[in-house]
Amino acid sequence: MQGIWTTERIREAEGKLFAVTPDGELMRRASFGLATHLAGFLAERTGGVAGRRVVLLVGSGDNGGDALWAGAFLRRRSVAVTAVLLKPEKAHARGLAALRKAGGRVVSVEDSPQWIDKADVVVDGIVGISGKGPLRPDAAELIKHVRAPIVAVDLPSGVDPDTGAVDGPYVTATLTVTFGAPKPVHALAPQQCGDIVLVDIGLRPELGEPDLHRLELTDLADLWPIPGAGDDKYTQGVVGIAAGSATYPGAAVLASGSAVHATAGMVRYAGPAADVVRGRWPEIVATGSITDAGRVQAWVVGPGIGTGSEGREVLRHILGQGVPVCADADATTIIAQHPDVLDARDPDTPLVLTPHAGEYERLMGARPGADRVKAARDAAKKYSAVVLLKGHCTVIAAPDGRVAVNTPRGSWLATAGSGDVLTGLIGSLLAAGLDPWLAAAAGAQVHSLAGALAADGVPTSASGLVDAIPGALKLVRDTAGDSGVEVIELPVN
Ligand SMILES: NC(=O)C1=CN([C@@H]2O[C@H](COP(=O)(O)OP(=O)(O)OC[C@H]3O[C@@H](n4cnc5c(N)ncnc54)[C@H](OP(=O)(O)O)[C@@H]3O)[C@@H](O)[C@H]2O)[C@@H](O)CC1
Ligand SMILES: Nc1ncnc2c1ncn2[C@@H]1O[C@H](COP(=O)(O)OP(=O)(O)O)[C@@H](O)[C@H]1O
Ligand SMILES: [K+]
Repeated sequence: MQGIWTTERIREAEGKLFAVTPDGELMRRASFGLATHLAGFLAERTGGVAGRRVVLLVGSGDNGGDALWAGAFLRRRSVAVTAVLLKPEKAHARGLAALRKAGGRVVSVEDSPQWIDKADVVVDGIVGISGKGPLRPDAAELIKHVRAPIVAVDLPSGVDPDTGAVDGPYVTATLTVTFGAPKPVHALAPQQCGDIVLVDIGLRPELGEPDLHRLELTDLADLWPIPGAGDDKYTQGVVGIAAGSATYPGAAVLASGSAVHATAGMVRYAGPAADVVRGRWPEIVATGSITDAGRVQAWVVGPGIGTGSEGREVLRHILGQGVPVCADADATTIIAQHPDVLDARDPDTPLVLTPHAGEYERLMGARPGADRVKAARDAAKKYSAVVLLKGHCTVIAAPDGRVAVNTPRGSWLATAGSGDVLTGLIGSLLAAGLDPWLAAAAGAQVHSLAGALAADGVPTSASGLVDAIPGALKLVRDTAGDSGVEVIELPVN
Protein backbone atom coordinates (compact mmCIF):
# COMPACT_ATOMS: atom_id res chain seq x y z
CA MET A 1 0.00 0.00 0.00
CA GLN A 2 1.29 3.45 -0.79
CA GLY A 3 1.30 5.84 2.17
CA ILE A 4 0.36 9.52 1.93
CA TRP A 5 1.15 12.06 4.65
CA THR A 6 -0.44 15.45 5.40
CA THR A 7 1.78 18.53 5.31
CA GLU A 8 1.67 18.75 9.10
CA ARG A 9 3.16 15.28 9.35
CA ILE A 10 5.70 16.06 6.60
CA ARG A 11 6.82 19.16 8.51
CA GLU A 12 7.18 17.20 11.76
CA ALA A 13 9.31 14.60 9.99
CA GLU A 14 11.37 17.27 8.22
CA GLY A 15 12.01 18.91 11.57
CA LYS A 16 13.45 15.67 12.93
CA LEU A 17 15.55 15.09 9.83
CA PHE A 18 16.83 18.69 9.80
CA ALA A 19 18.19 18.20 13.30
CA VAL A 20 20.48 15.38 12.19
CA THR A 21 21.39 16.55 8.68
CA PRO A 22 23.98 19.17 7.66
CA ASP A 23 22.55 22.59 6.87
CA GLY A 24 21.18 22.78 3.32
CA GLU A 25 21.56 19.06 2.68
CA LEU A 26 17.83 18.33 2.32
CA MET A 27 17.34 21.10 -0.19
CA ARG A 28 20.43 19.89 -2.04
CA ARG A 29 18.93 16.38 -2.29
CA ALA A 30 15.56 17.76 -3.36
CA SER A 31 16.91 20.18 -5.94
CA PHE A 32 19.42 17.73 -7.38
CA GLY A 33 16.56 15.25 -7.86
CA LEU A 34 14.47 18.00 -9.40
CA ALA A 35 17.28 18.95 -11.80
CA THR A 36 17.74 15.32 -12.84
CA HIS A 37 14.04 14.97 -13.65
CA LEU A 38 14.02 18.32 -15.44
CA ALA A 39 16.90 17.20 -17.62
CA GLY A 40 15.06 13.96 -18.38
CA PHE A 41 11.90 15.90 -19.18
CA LEU A 42 13.78 18.26 -21.51
CA ALA A 43 15.45 15.35 -23.28
CA GLU A 44 12.15 13.54 -23.75
CA ARG A 45 10.31 16.65 -24.94
CA THR A 46 12.96 18.37 -27.03
CA GLY A 47 15.45 15.62 -27.83
CA GLY A 48 18.27 17.20 -25.82
CA VAL A 49 19.33 19.13 -22.72
CA ALA A 50 22.22 21.51 -23.59
CA GLY A 51 21.04 24.79 -25.08
CA ARG A 52 17.41 24.27 -24.03
CA ARG A 53 15.59 27.13 -22.28
CA VAL A 54 14.15 26.78 -18.82
CA VAL A 55 12.29 29.52 -16.96
CA LEU A 56 11.95 29.28 -13.18
CA LEU A 57 8.98 30.99 -11.51
CA VAL A 58 10.30 31.65 -8.03
CA GLY A 59 8.19 32.48 -4.97
CA SER A 60 9.26 33.58 -1.53
CA GLY A 61 9.98 30.27 0.22
CA ASP A 62 11.96 27.08 0.03
CA ASN A 63 9.88 25.88 -2.92
CA GLY A 64 11.47 28.71 -4.90
CA GLY A 65 14.80 27.73 -3.33
CA ASP A 66 14.47 24.24 -4.78
CA ALA A 67 13.81 25.76 -8.21
CA LEU A 68 16.82 28.11 -7.98
CA TRP A 69 19.22 25.35 -6.93
CA ALA A 70 17.88 23.05 -9.66
CA GLY A 71 18.50 25.89 -12.11
CA ALA A 72 22.11 26.10 -10.91
CA PHE A 73 22.54 22.34 -11.48
CA LEU A 74 21.02 22.62 -14.96
CA ARG A 75 23.51 25.36 -15.86
CA ARG A 76 26.24 22.71 -15.50
CA ARG A 77 24.57 20.93 -18.38
CA SER A 78 24.53 24.14 -20.44
CA VAL A 79 20.82 24.80 -20.10
CA ALA A 80 19.85 28.48 -20.52
CA VAL A 81 18.15 29.21 -17.19
CA THR A 82 16.13 32.34 -16.42
CA ALA A 83 14.63 32.96 -12.98
CA VAL A 84 11.61 35.21 -12.54
CA LEU A 85 11.47 36.43 -8.94
CA LEU A 86 7.96 37.16 -7.68
CA LYS A 87 9.26 38.78 -4.50
CA PRO A 88 12.96 39.55 -5.11
CA GLU A 89 13.57 40.64 -1.51
CA LYS A 90 12.27 37.30 -0.19
CA ALA A 91 13.78 34.93 -2.75
CA HIS A 92 15.89 32.10 -1.28
CA ALA A 93 19.24 33.88 -0.88
CA ARG A 94 21.63 30.95 -1.22
CA GLY A 95 19.73 29.43 -4.12
CA LEU A 96 19.73 32.78 -5.90
CA ALA A 97 23.46 33.25 -5.32
CA ALA A 98 24.14 29.74 -6.63
CA LEU A 99 22.13 30.35 -9.78
CA ARG A 100 23.84 33.68 -10.41
CA LYS A 101 27.25 32.12 -9.87
CA ALA A 102 26.41 29.36 -12.33
CA GLY A 103 25.58 31.97 -14.98
CA GLY A 104 21.78 31.96 -14.67
CA ARG A 105 19.81 35.04 -15.70
CA VAL A 106 17.51 36.76 -13.17
CA VAL A 107 14.69 38.96 -14.45
CA SER A 108 11.82 40.94 -12.96
CA VAL A 109 8.18 39.97 -13.42
CA GLU A 110 7.76 42.93 -15.83
CA ASP A 111 10.57 41.69 -18.08
CA SER A 112 9.57 38.04 -17.89
CA PRO A 113 7.08 37.59 -20.81
CA GLN A 114 9.79 37.53 -23.50
CA TRP A 115 11.61 34.73 -21.63
CA ILE A 116 8.48 32.79 -20.75
CA ASP A 117 7.39 32.90 -24.41
CA LYS A 118 10.61 31.22 -25.54
CA ALA A 119 10.85 28.63 -22.75
CA ASP A 120 11.00 24.93 -23.51
CA VAL A 121 9.92 24.20 -19.93
CA VAL A 122 8.59 26.42 -17.15
CA VAL A 123 9.30 25.40 -13.56
CA ASP A 124 6.68 26.25 -10.95
CA GLY A 125 8.58 27.11 -7.78
CA ILE A 126 5.96 29.64 -6.68
CA VAL A 127 4.73 27.90 -3.58
CA GLY A 128 4.96 24.44 -2.00
CA ILE A 129 3.60 22.88 1.15
CA SER A 130 3.15 26.29 2.83
CA GLY A 131 0.76 27.37 0.06
CA LYS A 132 -2.63 28.65 1.12
CA GLY A 133 -5.55 29.53 -1.13
CA PRO A 134 -5.48 30.30 -4.84
CA LEU A 135 -2.47 31.74 -6.64
CA ARG A 136 -2.02 35.39 -5.80
CA PRO A 137 -2.78 37.86 -8.64
CA ASP A 138 0.85 38.47 -9.68
CA ALA A 139 1.55 34.73 -9.93
CA ALA A 140 -1.80 34.08 -11.62
CA GLU A 141 -1.01 36.73 -14.23
CA LEU A 142 2.37 35.12 -14.97
CA ILE A 143 0.91 31.64 -15.34
CA LYS A 144 -1.71 32.90 -17.79
CA HIS A 145 1.00 33.51 -20.39
CA VAL A 146 2.74 30.16 -20.12
CA ARG A 147 2.48 28.01 -23.24
CA ALA A 148 5.34 25.64 -22.47
CA PRO A 149 4.77 22.52 -20.36
CA ILE A 150 5.08 23.19 -16.63
CA VAL A 151 7.06 21.09 -14.17
CA ALA A 152 5.77 21.73 -10.64
CA VAL A 153 8.18 21.72 -7.71
CA ASP A 154 6.66 19.53 -4.97
CA LEU A 155 3.09 20.39 -6.00
CA PRO A 156 1.22 22.62 -8.46
CA SER A 157 0.90 26.07 -6.90
CA GLY A 158 -2.62 27.26 -6.15
CA VAL A 159 -3.83 23.73 -5.33
CA ASP A 160 -4.36 23.05 -1.64
CA PRO A 161 -1.58 20.69 -0.48
CA ASP A 162 -3.82 18.81 1.98
CA THR A 163 -7.15 18.65 0.18
CA GLY A 164 -6.26 18.97 -3.50
CA ALA A 165 -9.03 21.58 -3.76
CA VAL A 166 -8.82 24.63 -6.00
CA ASP A 167 -10.62 27.89 -5.48
CA GLY A 168 -9.29 30.29 -8.11
CA PRO A 169 -6.23 30.32 -10.36
CA TYR A 170 -3.81 27.38 -10.13
CA VAL A 171 -0.99 25.74 -12.04
CA THR A 172 -1.68 22.76 -14.28
CA ALA A 173 1.54 20.78 -14.44
CA THR A 174 2.63 18.17 -16.95
CA LEU A 175 5.00 16.71 -14.36
CA THR A 176 5.22 17.18 -10.59
CA VAL A 177 8.49 16.37 -8.87
CA THR A 178 7.82 15.86 -5.18
CA PHE A 179 10.15 15.18 -2.25
CA GLY A 180 10.26 12.82 0.67
CA ALA A 181 6.75 11.39 0.52
CA PRO A 182 3.46 11.71 -1.37
CA LYS A 183 1.12 14.36 0.00
CA PRO A 184 -2.69 14.39 -0.26
CA VAL A 185 -2.62 16.78 -3.23
CA HIS A 186 -0.91 14.10 -5.30
CA ALA A 187 -3.73 11.62 -4.77
CA LEU A 188 -6.61 14.11 -4.81
CA ALA A 189 -5.67 16.47 -7.67
CA PRO A 190 -4.36 14.26 -10.48
CA GLN A 191 -5.48 16.67 -13.18
CA GLN A 192 -3.35 19.50 -11.79
CA CYS A 193 -0.31 17.35 -10.92
CA GLY A 194 0.14 15.50 -14.21
CA ASP A 195 2.69 12.71 -13.92
CA ILE A 196 4.26 12.51 -10.48
CA VAL A 197 7.76 11.46 -9.49
CA LEU A 198 9.07 11.18 -5.96
CA VAL A 199 12.60 12.16 -4.99
CA ASP A 200 13.88 10.34 -1.90
CA ILE A 201 15.40 12.81 0.56
CA GLY A 202 15.61 10.34 3.45
CA LEU A 203 12.34 11.34 5.08
CA ARG A 204 10.59 7.99 5.14
CA PRO A 205 12.06 6.63 8.42
CA GLU A 206 10.86 9.77 10.24
CA LEU A 207 7.28 9.62 8.99
CA GLY A 208 5.46 6.95 10.98
CA GLU A 209 2.04 5.65 9.98
CA PRO A 210 0.51 7.29 6.88
CA ASP A 211 -2.59 9.49 7.07
CA LEU A 212 -4.02 8.17 3.81
CA HIS A 213 -3.45 5.06 1.71
CA ARG A 214 -3.58 4.06 -1.90
CA LEU A 215 -3.85 0.43 -2.91
CA GLU A 216 -1.26 -0.75 -5.38
CA LEU A 217 -1.85 -3.46 -7.96
CA THR A 218 0.11 -5.93 -5.83
CA ASP A 219 -2.25 -5.21 -2.89
CA LEU A 220 -5.22 -5.91 -5.12
CA ALA A 221 -3.64 -9.14 -6.32
CA ASP A 222 -3.00 -10.21 -2.74
CA LEU A 223 -6.45 -9.51 -1.43
CA TRP A 224 -8.70 -10.36 -4.38
CA PRO A 225 -10.38 -13.71 -3.64
CA ILE A 226 -9.32 -16.58 -5.87
CA PRO A 227 -10.86 -20.04 -5.38
CA GLY A 228 -8.68 -22.75 -3.93
CA ALA A 229 -8.78 -26.51 -4.47
CA GLY A 230 -11.10 -26.99 -1.50
CA ASP A 231 -13.60 -24.28 -2.53
CA ASP A 232 -17.07 -24.69 -3.94
CA LYS A 233 -19.63 -22.10 -4.99
CA TYR A 234 -20.77 -21.54 -1.40
CA THR A 235 -17.47 -21.39 0.43
CA GLN A 236 -16.31 -18.37 -1.56
CA GLY A 237 -19.22 -16.30 -0.25
CA VAL A 238 -22.61 -15.82 -1.86
CA VAL A 239 -23.65 -12.23 -2.54
CA GLY A 240 -27.27 -11.11 -2.66
CA ILE A 241 -28.39 -8.24 -4.85
CA ALA A 242 -31.53 -6.23 -4.04
CA ALA A 243 -31.69 -3.67 -6.82
CA GLY A 244 -33.82 -2.41 -9.69
CA SER A 245 -37.55 -2.52 -10.32
CA ALA A 246 -39.83 -4.08 -12.92
CA THR A 247 -39.98 -0.79 -14.81
CA TYR A 248 -36.27 0.01 -14.34
CA PRO A 249 -34.38 -3.30 -14.36
CA GLY A 250 -31.09 -1.74 -15.53
CA ALA A 251 -29.59 -1.21 -12.07
CA ALA A 252 -30.37 -4.85 -11.21
CA VAL A 253 -28.73 -6.15 -14.38
CA LEU A 254 -25.60 -4.02 -13.92
CA ALA A 255 -25.03 -4.66 -10.20
CA SER A 256 -25.72 -8.39 -10.65
CA GLY A 257 -23.48 -8.68 -13.72
CA SER A 258 -20.68 -6.90 -11.92
CA ALA A 259 -21.00 -9.33 -9.00
CA VAL A 260 -20.98 -12.30 -11.40
CA HIS A 261 -17.64 -11.15 -12.82
CA ALA A 262 -16.03 -10.05 -9.55
CA THR A 263 -15.64 -13.40 -7.82
CA ALA A 264 -16.14 -17.01 -8.75
CA GLY A 265 -18.77 -17.96 -6.15
CA MET A 266 -22.49 -17.44 -6.47
CA VAL A 267 -24.86 -14.50 -6.90
CA ARG A 268 -28.46 -14.37 -5.77
CA TYR A 269 -30.90 -11.71 -6.89
CA ALA A 270 -34.10 -10.74 -5.09
CA GLY A 271 -36.55 -8.21 -6.45
CA PRO A 272 -39.06 -7.28 -9.12
CA ALA A 273 -36.49 -7.48 -11.96
CA ALA A 274 -35.88 -11.22 -11.40
CA ASP A 275 -36.98 -12.26 -14.91
CA VAL A 276 -34.81 -9.69 -16.65
CA VAL A 277 -31.81 -10.51 -14.45
CA ARG A 278 -32.25 -14.27 -15.02
CA GLY A 279 -32.55 -13.64 -18.76
CA ARG A 280 -29.32 -11.65 -18.89
CA TRP A 281 -27.32 -13.66 -16.34
CA PRO A 282 -28.52 -17.29 -16.31
CA GLU A 283 -25.98 -18.19 -13.62
CA ILE A 284 -27.82 -16.04 -11.08
CA VAL A 285 -30.36 -17.61 -8.72
CA ALA A 286 -33.14 -15.04 -8.91
CA THR A 287 -36.35 -14.68 -6.95
CA GLY A 288 -39.05 -12.04 -6.84
CA SER A 289 -39.10 -11.54 -3.11
CA ILE A 290 -36.47 -10.63 -0.57
CA THR A 291 -37.98 -12.95 2.02
CA ASP A 292 -37.29 -16.09 -0.02
CA ALA A 293 -33.90 -15.06 -1.36
CA GLY A 294 -31.95 -17.82 0.39
CA ARG A 295 -28.78 -17.48 2.43
CA VAL A 296 -26.06 -15.02 1.46
CA GLN A 297 -22.87 -13.81 3.12
CA ALA A 298 -23.37 -10.16 2.11
CA TRP A 299 -26.05 -7.96 0.56
CA VAL A 300 -25.96 -5.19 -1.99
CA VAL A 301 -29.02 -3.01 -1.62
CA GLY A 302 -30.25 0.19 -3.13
CA PRO A 303 -29.73 0.92 -6.82
CA GLY A 304 -33.14 1.46 -8.36
CA ILE A 305 -35.23 0.13 -5.43
CA GLY A 306 -37.02 3.47 -4.99
CA THR A 307 -37.30 5.49 -1.80
CA GLY A 308 -40.91 4.57 -0.91
CA SER A 309 -42.22 2.20 1.75
CA GLU A 310 -41.40 -0.91 -0.30
CA GLY A 311 -37.75 0.06 -0.63
CA ARG A 312 -37.69 0.93 3.04
CA GLU A 313 -38.94 -2.51 4.03
CA VAL A 314 -36.40 -4.23 1.77
CA LEU A 315 -33.59 -2.22 3.35
CA ARG A 316 -34.86 -2.86 6.89
CA HIS A 317 -35.07 -6.59 6.20
CA ILE A 318 -31.55 -6.72 4.76
CA LEU A 319 -30.01 -4.68 7.58
CA GLY A 320 -31.49 -7.19 10.02
CA GLN A 321 -29.85 -10.25 8.44
CA GLY A 322 -26.61 -9.98 10.40
CA VAL A 323 -24.39 -10.03 7.28
CA PRO A 324 -22.30 -7.21 5.75
CA VAL A 325 -24.27 -4.78 3.58
CA CYS A 326 -23.26 -2.37 0.83
CA ALA A 327 -26.01 0.27 0.75
CA ASP A 328 -25.99 2.45 -2.36
CA ALA A 329 -28.15 4.98 -4.21
CA ASP A 330 -31.81 4.82 -3.00
CA ALA A 331 -30.70 2.98 0.14
CA THR A 332 -28.55 5.96 1.20
CA THR A 333 -31.48 8.29 0.59
CA ILE A 334 -33.77 6.07 2.68
CA ILE A 335 -31.19 6.03 5.51
CA ALA A 336 -30.98 9.84 5.34
CA GLN A 337 -34.76 10.27 5.39
CA HIS A 338 -35.58 7.45 7.81
CA PRO A 339 -32.54 6.93 10.04
CA ASP A 340 -34.62 4.55 12.18
CA VAL A 341 -34.14 1.83 9.51
CA LEU A 342 -30.65 1.50 10.97
CA ASP A 343 -32.18 0.22 14.22
CA ALA A 344 -32.54 -3.10 12.41
CA ARG A 345 -28.76 -3.33 12.08
CA ASP A 346 -26.58 -5.22 14.50
CA PRO A 347 -23.91 -2.54 15.10
CA ASP A 348 -21.16 -5.13 14.70
CA THR A 349 -22.20 -6.05 11.16
CA PRO A 350 -20.21 -4.15 8.55
CA LEU A 351 -22.06 -1.50 6.56
CA VAL A 352 -20.61 0.25 3.50
CA LEU A 353 -22.33 3.44 2.32
CA THR A 354 -21.44 4.69 -1.16
CA PRO A 355 -22.84 8.22 -1.55
CA HIS A 356 -22.13 10.67 -4.35
CA ALA A 357 -22.02 14.34 -3.31
CA GLY A 358 -25.82 14.75 -3.47
CA GLU A 359 -26.48 11.63 -1.41
CA TYR A 360 -23.77 12.73 1.01
CA GLU A 361 -25.63 16.00 1.50
CA ARG A 362 -28.77 14.06 2.34
CA LEU A 363 -26.89 11.90 4.84
CA MET A 364 -24.91 14.69 6.49
CA GLY A 365 -26.98 17.85 5.92
CA ALA A 366 -24.23 19.61 3.94
CA ARG A 367 -22.17 19.03 0.78
CA PRO A 368 -18.78 17.36 1.25
CA GLY A 369 -16.97 20.69 0.68
CA ALA A 370 -13.30 21.16 -0.19
CA ASP A 371 -11.93 18.71 2.37
CA ARG A 372 -13.35 15.46 1.04
CA VAL A 373 -11.18 13.32 3.29
CA LYS A 374 -12.61 14.99 6.38
CA ALA A 375 -16.10 14.77 4.90
CA ALA A 376 -15.81 11.02 4.40
CA ARG A 377 -14.26 10.54 7.87
CA ASP A 378 -17.09 12.52 9.50
CA ALA A 379 -19.77 10.44 7.78
CA ALA A 380 -17.98 7.20 8.64
CA LYS A 381 -17.98 8.20 12.31
CA LYS A 382 -21.59 9.35 12.28
CA TYR A 383 -22.92 6.16 10.70
CA SER A 384 -20.35 3.70 12.15
CA ALA A 385 -19.91 2.57 8.58
CA VAL A 386 -17.32 2.55 5.85
CA VAL A 387 -18.17 5.56 3.69
CA LEU A 388 -17.06 5.61 0.07
CA LEU A 389 -17.46 9.18 -1.17
CA LYS A 390 -17.78 9.13 -4.96
CA GLY A 391 -16.33 11.72 -7.28
CA HIS A 392 -13.44 12.04 -9.71
CA CYS A 393 -11.23 10.82 -6.87
CA THR A 394 -13.01 8.42 -4.56
CA VAL A 395 -12.34 8.65 -0.82
CA ILE A 396 -12.97 5.61 1.36
CA ALA A 397 -13.12 6.19 5.13
CA ALA A 398 -13.55 3.64 7.89
CA PRO A 399 -15.06 4.51 11.27
CA ASP A 400 -11.68 3.76 12.89
CA GLY A 401 -10.11 6.64 10.90
CA ARG A 402 -8.41 4.72 8.07
CA VAL A 403 -8.75 6.48 4.71
CA ALA A 404 -7.96 5.23 1.23
CA VAL A 405 -8.04 7.28 -1.95
CA ASN A 406 -8.63 6.00 -5.43
CA THR A 407 -7.09 8.23 -8.09
CA PRO A 408 -8.67 7.41 -11.45
CA ARG A 409 -7.17 7.26 -14.90
CA GLY A 410 -9.33 9.78 -16.71
CA SER A 411 -13.01 10.42 -16.12
CA TRP A 412 -14.53 7.53 -18.02
CA LEU A 413 -16.50 6.35 -15.01
CA ALA A 414 -18.77 9.38 -15.23
CA THR A 415 -21.42 7.38 -17.09
CA ALA A 416 -24.95 6.40 -16.07
CA GLY A 417 -25.09 3.14 -14.16
CA SER A 418 -21.41 3.20 -13.30
CA GLY A 419 -22.20 3.32 -9.56
CA ASP A 420 -24.33 0.15 -9.89
CA VAL A 421 -21.26 -1.66 -11.22
CA LEU A 422 -19.17 -0.46 -8.28
CA THR A 423 -21.68 -1.66 -5.74
CA GLY A 424 -21.71 -5.17 -7.25
CA LEU A 425 -17.92 -5.34 -6.95
CA ILE A 426 -17.94 -4.24 -3.31
CA GLY A 427 -20.77 -6.64 -2.41
CA SER A 428 -18.86 -9.61 -3.84
CA LEU A 429 -15.77 -8.73 -1.81
CA LEU A 430 -17.84 -8.33 1.35
CA ALA A 431 -19.37 -11.77 0.75
CA ALA A 432 -15.87 -13.20 0.38
CA GLY A 433 -15.15 -11.94 3.90
CA LEU A 434 -12.84 -9.01 3.15
CA ASP A 435 -12.44 -6.22 5.69
CA PRO A 436 -15.15 -3.74 4.57
CA TRP A 437 -12.75 -0.81 4.17
CA LEU A 438 -10.47 -2.91 1.97
CA ALA A 439 -13.46 -4.29 0.09
CA ALA A 440 -14.64 -0.77 -0.74
CA ALA A 441 -11.15 0.48 -1.64
CA ALA A 442 -10.37 -2.57 -3.78
CA GLY A 443 -13.78 -2.40 -5.46
CA ALA A 444 -13.22 1.28 -6.33
CA GLN A 445 -9.81 0.58 -7.77
CA VAL A 446 -10.86 -2.33 -9.97
CA HIS A 447 -13.87 -0.23 -11.03
CA SER A 448 -11.58 2.50 -12.30
CA LEU A 449 -9.20 0.01 -13.92
CA ALA A 450 -12.22 -1.48 -15.72
CA GLY A 451 -13.19 2.07 -16.75
CA ALA A 452 -9.81 2.73 -18.32
CA LEU A 453 -9.77 -0.63 -20.11
CA ALA A 454 -13.37 -0.35 -21.32
CA ALA A 455 -12.87 3.17 -22.61
CA ASP A 456 -9.42 2.78 -24.18
CA GLY A 457 -9.53 6.42 -25.21
CA VAL A 458 -13.18 6.68 -26.23
CA PRO A 459 -16.34 6.93 -24.11
CA THR A 460 -17.69 3.73 -22.63
CA SER A 461 -20.88 2.64 -20.86
CA ALA A 462 -21.77 0.90 -17.61
CA SER A 463 -22.32 -2.32 -19.60
CA GLY A 464 -18.84 -1.83 -21.05
CA LEU A 465 -17.51 -1.56 -17.49
CA VAL A 466 -19.11 -4.87 -16.53
CA ASP A 467 -17.56 -6.54 -19.57
CA ALA A 468 -14.15 -5.06 -18.70
CA ILE A 469 -14.01 -6.44 -15.14
CA PRO A 470 -12.31 -9.72 -16.15
CA GLY A 471 -9.67 -7.75 -18.08
CA ALA A 472 -9.07 -5.52 -15.07
CA LEU A 473 -8.66 -8.52 -12.77
CA LYS A 474 -6.37 -10.17 -15.29
CA LEU A 475 -4.24 -7.03 -15.36
CA VAL A 476 -4.08 -7.08 -11.55
CA ARG A 477 -3.03 -10.73 -11.39
CA ASP A 478 -0.58 -10.49 -14.28
CA THR A 479 1.05 -7.39 -12.82
CA ALA A 480 1.55 -9.21 -9.57
CA GLY A 481 3.43 -11.87 -11.54
CA ASP A 482 0.86 -14.56 -10.92
CA SER A 483 0.71 -15.95 -14.42
CA GLY A 484 3.96 -14.65 -15.88
CA VAL A 485 2.01 -13.15 -18.78
CA GLU A 486 3.32 -9.88 -20.19
CA VAL A 487 1.81 -6.80 -18.52
CA ILE A 488 -0.80 -4.96 -20.56
CA GLU A 489 -0.11 -1.28 -21.18
CA LEU A 490 -3.05 0.54 -19.59
CA PRO A 491 -4.55 3.42 -21.57
CA VAL A 492 -4.57 6.72 -19.64
CA ASN A 493 -6.93 8.87 -21.70
N1 LIG B 1 11.45 21.62 4.74
C1 LIG B 1 12.23 20.73 4.12
O1 LIG B 1 12.86 19.88 4.72
C2 LIG B 1 12.31 20.74 2.69
C3 LIG B 1 11.46 21.57 1.95
N2 LIG B 1 11.52 21.61 0.65
C4 LIG B 1 10.78 22.57 -0.12
O2 LIG B 1 10.28 23.62 0.68
C5 LIG B 1 8.91 23.83 0.38
C6 LIG B 1 8.22 24.48 1.52
O3 LIG B 1 8.86 25.72 1.67
P1 LIG B 1 8.35 26.87 2.67
O4 LIG B 1 7.80 26.23 3.90
O5 LIG B 1 9.47 27.81 2.83
O6 LIG B 1 7.16 27.54 1.93
P2 LIG B 1 6.64 27.61 0.41
O7 LIG B 1 5.69 26.50 0.19
O8 LIG B 1 7.78 27.77 -0.52
O9 LIG B 1 5.79 28.96 0.45
C7 LIG B 1 6.48 30.15 0.64
C8 LIG B 1 5.59 31.33 0.83
O10 LIG B 1 4.70 31.53 -0.26
C9 LIG B 1 3.68 32.42 0.12
N3 LIG B 1 2.37 31.92 -0.33
C10 LIG B 1 1.48 31.17 0.38
N4 LIG B 1 0.40 30.89 -0.34
C11 LIG B 1 0.60 31.46 -1.55
C12 LIG B 1 -0.20 31.52 -2.73
N5 LIG B 1 -1.40 30.93 -2.78
N6 LIG B 1 0.29 32.18 -3.81
C13 LIG B 1 1.51 32.78 -3.74
N7 LIG B 1 2.30 32.76 -2.63
C14 LIG B 1 1.85 32.12 -1.55
C15 LIG B 1 3.80 32.53 1.63
O11 LIG B 1 4.57 33.67 1.97
P3 LIG B 1 4.00 35.13 2.14
O12 LIG B 1 3.97 35.70 0.77
O13 LIG B 1 2.63 34.98 2.75
O14 LIG B 1 4.99 35.81 3.03
C16 LIG B 1 4.60 31.29 1.96
O15 LIG B 1 5.26 31.36 3.21
C17 LIG B 1 8.42 22.45 0.03
O16 LIG B 1 7.21 22.46 -0.68
C18 LIG B 1 9.58 21.93 -0.79
O17 LIG B 1 9.50 22.43 -2.13
C19 LIG B 1 12.51 20.80 -0.05
O18 LIG B 1 13.63 21.62 -0.27
C20 LIG B 1 12.88 19.54 0.71
C21 LIG B 1 13.30 19.85 2.06
N1 LIG C 1 -15.49 12.81 -13.34
C1 LIG C 1 -15.33 11.58 -12.86
N2 LIG C 1 -14.12 10.98 -12.93
C2 LIG C 1 -13.93 9.73 -12.46
N3 LIG C 1 -14.91 8.99 -11.89
C3 LIG C 1 -16.13 9.53 -11.79
C4 LIG C 1 -16.40 10.85 -12.25
N4 LIG C 1 -17.71 11.11 -12.01
C5 LIG C 1 -18.22 10.01 -11.42
N5 LIG C 1 -17.28 9.06 -11.28
C6 LIG C 1 -17.44 7.72 -10.69
O1 LIG C 1 -18.53 7.09 -11.37
C7 LIG C 1 -19.39 6.44 -10.44
C8 LIG C 1 -20.77 7.09 -10.54
O2 LIG C 1 -21.61 6.55 -9.58
P1 LIG C 1 -23.08 7.12 -9.33
O3 LIG C 1 -23.01 8.59 -9.10
O4 LIG C 1 -23.70 6.28 -8.29
O5 LIG C 1 -23.76 6.91 -10.75
P2 LIG C 1 -25.01 6.04 -11.20
O6 LIG C 1 -26.10 6.35 -10.20
O7 LIG C 1 -25.34 6.53 -12.57
O8 LIG C 1 -24.59 4.62 -11.18
C9 LIG C 1 -18.71 6.56 -9.09
O9 LIG C 1 -17.91 5.45 -8.84
C10 LIG C 1 -17.86 7.82 -9.24
O10 LIG C 1 -16.75 7.85 -8.37
K1 LIG D 1 5.13 24.60 -6.71
